[in-house]
Amino acid sequence: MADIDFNALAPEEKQQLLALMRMKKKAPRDLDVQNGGLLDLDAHDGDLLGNACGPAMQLSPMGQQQQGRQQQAVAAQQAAAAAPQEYPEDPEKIRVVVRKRPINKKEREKGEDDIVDVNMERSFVVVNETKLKVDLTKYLEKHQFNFDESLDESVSNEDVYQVTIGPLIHTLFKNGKASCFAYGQTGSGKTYTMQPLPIRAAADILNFLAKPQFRDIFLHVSCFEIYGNKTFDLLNSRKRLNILEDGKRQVCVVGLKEYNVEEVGIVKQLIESANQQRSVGTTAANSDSSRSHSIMQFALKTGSDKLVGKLSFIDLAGSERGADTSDNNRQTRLEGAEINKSLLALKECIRALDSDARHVPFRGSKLTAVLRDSFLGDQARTVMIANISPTNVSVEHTLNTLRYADRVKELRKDKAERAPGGVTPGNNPAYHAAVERAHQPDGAMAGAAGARDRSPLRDVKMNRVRPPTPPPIEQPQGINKVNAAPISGDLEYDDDEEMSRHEDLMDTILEEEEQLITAHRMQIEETMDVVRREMALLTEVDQPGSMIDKYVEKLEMILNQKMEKIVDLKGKLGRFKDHLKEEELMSKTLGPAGARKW
Ligand SMILES: Nc1ncnc2c1ncn2[C@@H]1O[C@H](COP(=O)(O)OP(=O)(O)OP(=O)(O)O)[C@@H](O)[C@H]1O
Repeated sequence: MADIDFNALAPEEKQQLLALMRMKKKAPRDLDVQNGGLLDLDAHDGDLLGNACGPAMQLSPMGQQQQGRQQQAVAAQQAAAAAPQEYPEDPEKIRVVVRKRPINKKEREKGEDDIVDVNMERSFVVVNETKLKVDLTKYLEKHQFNFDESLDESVSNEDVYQVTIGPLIHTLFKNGKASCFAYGQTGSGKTYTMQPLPIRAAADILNFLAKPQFRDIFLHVSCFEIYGNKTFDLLNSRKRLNILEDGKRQVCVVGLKEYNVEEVGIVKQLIESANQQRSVGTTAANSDSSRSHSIMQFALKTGSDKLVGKLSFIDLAGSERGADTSDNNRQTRLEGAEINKSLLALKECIRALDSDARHVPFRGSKLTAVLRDSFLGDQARTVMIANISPTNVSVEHTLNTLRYADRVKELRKDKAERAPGGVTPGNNPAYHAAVERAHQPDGAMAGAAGARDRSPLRDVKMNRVRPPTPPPIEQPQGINKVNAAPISGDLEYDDDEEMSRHEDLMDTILEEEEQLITAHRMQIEETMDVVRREMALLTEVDQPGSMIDKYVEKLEMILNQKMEKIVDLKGKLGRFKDHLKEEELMSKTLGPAGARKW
């Protein structure tokens, strides 16, 4: 059988091929939508493909498959139908999946070690952290975390789709709102994981839309970015967008451009052009790291523009970026504060999905405000993909990510917790005993439950100030922590109050910045109106027989009005400047030691 050039295939054909390979349970691990590659198919493969696809997809050598769109759609439908997709009817409200990326060549060359073990079958992750005792001898501390799915480095993007978005597609057709977040430190694989998902989801959605009962439903795609506290349209030349709340407290992203999409290939193109527009900031730590949240939204709408369902893909800013609040550059500090705030608010909003929380902090950040409707209602579903790097160098961030993800699901009411050691829940006393044991070793869980909530960053940083703890006796090789949430209640802060004042000040500054810019914009609009009135006044006064008293009276009114506006804007500017100065001083007194505890 021939070699097939995967890259030369149309997107639908790629999906079709992957679906068929999966059906054969022979999915090539290293082949996915993003990477492409050459696929070697044997005669038996050809038979299978031929049987499943019918005449619409005949395998031909490299890139000669140019069927009509209709034929491709038919073939894609058949292929998707043939693929094993036994999704639950009512998928869980919150699903937390962890994905470890493979160690790369550079890391190997630098002698870094892979310290993360993933047990996919029993869905837990163990991080092997090397620590130092007081006498400077090394010991190993193992941290175990259980999730809904734990995926190791061999897992393909298609597999990720099957355990994350795949099960949610049909809920979209029942007024469902689903959102999928990629969380993790810079370079942990968020974008690698997130980008193929919309392409794959579009293939499934378009298959649904091809059915007669969904003929009146259309797929609309939009993409925007939240950078600092500003929002930009990534599919409309980075146009600045305003986020407004209407009378019904519905948050709208005003002016966001939407594309009506009928082909999977178009989604791919949209992703590519959004990528080009996406802002990347530079920090001392990483020169090309993303410091913005990017959100791609699929809206299913009827011909009369009624929303049927919504699916959002959110590639979050690097989670460690919140630590930029200790950076030397003020702008970087402010952006860091906004990232921190949004990640905290996000965690709370997701947790509220499954609890009876009365107050959901949507307004806590721009990110959660724009996603508000995706968190509301019985049909709201959320998937959090926690991406982790494998090496010892990233251990703090990896633990940080796993703790964050752990807390996202911690409060779930229906938590069908998998017991450590693979014991299943239910009436099994061994399960309860195991959970009990898991929560006991060092009081970590108890401490976390009552702890004041903090930024994920701070959890990691806080661990740094802990004095080295000797290893537990008789536990050098065993797992000594299970879902070990950070110890919070037992840490001593000498300047905790100051940290919290700094946090509040950052919040105030972010709000004031927004108010100042809005007020400035409004003032310009009003000034233009005033200029028009002044021009009219001048024209009037130039007329023969004009009344100079009237002119003087009107001019005085206009000038007073102008002055009032300027004084008001200057007041806002003054307060903002004062707060910036105050923050600058505070950040210096906190210094690196203070910042470490953030
Ligand atoms: N599962 C994986 N398999 C193979 N390569 C991967 C995997 N995950 C990530 N990578 C590679 O690791 C690198 C970093 O991944 P990626 O850019 O997705 O990280 P990120 O978390 O999005 O970082 P940033 O926050 O800077 O955007 C990339 O070169 C990517 O191709």
